[in-house]
Amino acid sequence: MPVAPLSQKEIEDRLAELPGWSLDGDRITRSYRLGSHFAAAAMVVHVARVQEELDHHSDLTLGYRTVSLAVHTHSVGGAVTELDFALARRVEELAPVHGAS
Ligand SMILES: C[C@H](O)[C@H](O)[C@H]1CNC2=NC(N)=NC(=O)C2=N1
Repeated sequence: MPVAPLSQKEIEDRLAELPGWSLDGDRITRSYRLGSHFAAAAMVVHVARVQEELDHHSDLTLGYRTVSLAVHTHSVGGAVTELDFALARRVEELAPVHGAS
């Protein structure tokens, strides 16, 4: 998979397909709300498993009933790349399993 930094336009085009995700500085981010703290913790474990599978890792924050992600690509100096969007899409797929919105 390519790891070139994406242009602003490329980032905006991809964000348009990912409701809830936005660009915050040099990272793409999203926060999810869940029904309980335990449900949020379970989602964190699920995301961590996917991150290990992809070998791509967000800053992943567990709140009381929230899970927040911020991701960029260290190996290209912290720019946003296709790898960040691949992770975001995988998280979007698993979020409904946890009742996250
Ligand atoms: C050696 C390993 O492939 C790298 O350290 C991976 C691990 N996870 C990573 N995660 C993120 N977000 N960016 C990276 O550049 C990155 N690199």
